[in-house]
Amino acid sequence: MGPVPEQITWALPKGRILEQATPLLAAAGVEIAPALKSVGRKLLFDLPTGERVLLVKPVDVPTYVEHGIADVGIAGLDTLLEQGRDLYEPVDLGIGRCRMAVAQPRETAGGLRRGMTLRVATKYPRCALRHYRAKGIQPEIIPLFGSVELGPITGLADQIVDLVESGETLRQNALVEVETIFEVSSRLIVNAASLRLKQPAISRIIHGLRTTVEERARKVAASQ
Ligand SMILES: Nc1ncnc2c1ncn2[C@@H]1O[C@H](COP(=O)(O)OP(=O)(O)OP(=O)(O)O)[C@@H](O)[C@H]1O
Ligand SMILES: O=P(O)(O)OC[C@H]1O[C@H](OP(=O)(O)OP(=O)(O)O)[C@H](O)[C@@H]1O
Repeated sequence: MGPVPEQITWALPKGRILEQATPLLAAAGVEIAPALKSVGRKLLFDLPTGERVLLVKPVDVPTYVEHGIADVGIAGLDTLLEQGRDLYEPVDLGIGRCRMAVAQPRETAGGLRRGMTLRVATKYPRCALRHYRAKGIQPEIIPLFGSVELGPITGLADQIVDLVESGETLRQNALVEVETIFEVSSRLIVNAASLRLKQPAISRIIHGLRTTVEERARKVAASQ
């Protein structure tokens, strides 16, 4: 009998991260572009090289990996810090770069309502609470699922805690960034049991992606 096959299942985030991850994965030997082209609305498919791919909402990637449905996945540090799951994060992929920041309306940048509870709209209640509590502030968190920038414009909230990349969304909605909380990039995440049980295959993935990311960083440094 030959060796037991080690099929690797990936949980990949649909959307902007997948676009940036596709060339990175290809350079590390996981070619998903042809399969993606013909996938249509299918959410699960096998690659010719044997790996299985699950396409999920970015926020759901850690769930699939923590439960061992997927062995490996790609998730933003924002999502990982918000969810606080039991996962390995062996490679910073350097994609999906943005920052978690506090912002508020331009006209209140000088000061907020004194003596009132600070109202904070966010998709990241845990990250936001940690940030304010560390400063001794106990805010009212108003959870939203998107278009968070509308919060202060409409009077729903005084501040927001959200991702900022170019700053364009803030600018177009008359908000200013008042504090950066942490820098965000996407990480390779690995299920704890898979790391032991499928060690050779997972090591190859980690090594392949590390090498690719390091090469990219060297090229960027050389071109500057
Ligand atoms: N403007 C941005 N620039 C760079 N990276 C971003 C930006 N916004 C989000 N990200 C990163 O991409 C990940 C996924 O964000 P995205 O907005 O695509 O997800 P989403 O809003 O949950 O998607 P959808 O609701 O459309 O399924 C985030 O967790 C974050 O790490
Ligand atoms: O600084 P910028 O380059 O403008 O990028 C920041 C915006 O990108 C993300 O929103 P997304 O496009 O994912 O929409 P969402 O609000 O529905 O999550 C984020 O929530 C900000 O709104």
